[in-house]
Amino acid sequence: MSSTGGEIQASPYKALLALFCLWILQCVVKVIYRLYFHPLARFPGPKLAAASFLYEGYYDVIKRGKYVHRIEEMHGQYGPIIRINPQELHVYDPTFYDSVYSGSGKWEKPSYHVHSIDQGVSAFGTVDHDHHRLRRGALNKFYSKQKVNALQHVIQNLANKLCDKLEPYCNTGTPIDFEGAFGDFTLDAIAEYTIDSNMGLLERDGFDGDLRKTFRGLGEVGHIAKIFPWVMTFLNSLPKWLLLAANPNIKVLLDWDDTCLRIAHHLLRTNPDETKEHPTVLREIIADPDLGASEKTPKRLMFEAKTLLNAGTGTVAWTLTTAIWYLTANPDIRARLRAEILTVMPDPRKPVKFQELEQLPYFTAVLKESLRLGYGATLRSARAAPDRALQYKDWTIPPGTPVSITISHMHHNPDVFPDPMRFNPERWLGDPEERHRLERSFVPFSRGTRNCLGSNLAWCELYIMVSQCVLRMDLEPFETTLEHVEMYSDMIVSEPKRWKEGPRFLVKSVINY
Ligand code: HEM
Repeated sequence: MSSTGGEIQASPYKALLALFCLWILQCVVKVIYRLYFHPLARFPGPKLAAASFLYEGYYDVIKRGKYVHRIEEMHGQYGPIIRINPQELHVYDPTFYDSVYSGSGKWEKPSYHVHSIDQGVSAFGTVDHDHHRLRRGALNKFYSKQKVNALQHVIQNLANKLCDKLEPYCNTGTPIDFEGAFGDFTLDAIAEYTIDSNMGLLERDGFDGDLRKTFRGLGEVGHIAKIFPWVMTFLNSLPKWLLLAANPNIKVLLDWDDTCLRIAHHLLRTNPDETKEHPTVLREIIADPDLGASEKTPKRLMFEAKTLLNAGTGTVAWTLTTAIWYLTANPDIRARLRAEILTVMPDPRKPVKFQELEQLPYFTAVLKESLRLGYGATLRSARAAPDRALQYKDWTIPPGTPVSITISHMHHNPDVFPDPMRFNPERWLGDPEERHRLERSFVPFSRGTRNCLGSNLAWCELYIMVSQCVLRMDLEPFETTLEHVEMYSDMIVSEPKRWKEGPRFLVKSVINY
């Protein structure tokens, strides 16, 4: 009797054990295939990286965003082209950048890259080349230089508002979290510009670093989801209250969902003529004859808007914070910049158009150094040519293989940028041939079909905000060092070693005109 009961009880365990053994066998077969029979098997690199995504996961999840540094070490060991995970090749060679991040031919993004950040509904998250071109086409018009020029008063008003809010802190000894302050400015700007909705962050009291935590939190989830793609689907299926209980820092993002969805529903119900005076990117999409009905659902509009808010906030805020750190740490650079800006804008209360500011060579050089060492986005983003092989030196890269070149590797390359970690605007003031040589390796906005949509807007925000800060006040770092600014980890955005405290500054004096 008891032995029969034992057999009955043992059978589910046996079934589980059999399933487990099958799973192990399947893993072993997969690893053997990846190491010896996969089209990338002949490419150099550590066997562990070729065998499993867990290798990348160890550096990015356990060691927090350090694969970017490990990849650089691996290049030192294995050469300029290496296999960095079972599916992807990485190249350390600036001369190959334009062959991968190119504007001609079809280019796709690997799904494990985009789905770690996006559900594949926005232009940014679209894997397929043709589908991306369609979605991107509807957005391009809105972020053209012409459009940014026409709407720059929006940016100017918000930059003034931020400086007006900062001035009363003069000589109070209150340290200000500038990444938080610039995050309020950039989010208000992108929201007003993109969805014509006033987030009103600059109107609330104080400045806090919520957005810093939010974006770094996104980086954490993104790294996990790259290794375990089901994590994103699982998280998206959870109710909002549970997500908030697990991570209160993402409240901002969840609020964006609600706001963007509400605006999408409203615009879909509104007569287009009513919004003519206040064009928004969602209205452009709704009115675009090339996009079918499935591209204009409230959910897709919400995702597109949310991605734009996401992409346009932390990137610019961090570049501005980087600029302010290097300017306060180098008073000579700041003094020279201030003198140059005063030649075209003697009174910051009477701002000039940013087209005049971008003609200033030293100002442009300062911003280029801020972008070179701030990156805006540090994520490694691969491209795959679905329909043709690529050739790198003697290596033929099979069609459909994701290939990446990391922006920070390009910007730190000592052959192009000697003493690369030094903030040195002078390097951009050489003869045209030298400048051209540097430009070729300067890729903060990436290049090609999937380059940054918002680069014109970003430049406009950088010129306007930095000119206002430099002309209107003297700032001093507060318990802030290079360790609060310099890239230490890749959390999709740059993360310094001491990121939790954030770079803080005191307003030492307000300059009157
Ligand atoms: C300093 C500021 C910024 C930097 C350094 C930056 C950098 C980048 C980079 C490197 C990419 C390529 C990402 C990839 O390869 O997957 C990108 C894409 C993108 N950026 Fe920016 N960005 C900045 C500001 C903005 C702003 C203000 C917007 C607002 C519209 C924006 C919107 C986007 C979008 C929508 C994409 C995806 C484009 C596509 O896949 O077609 N960015 N950005």
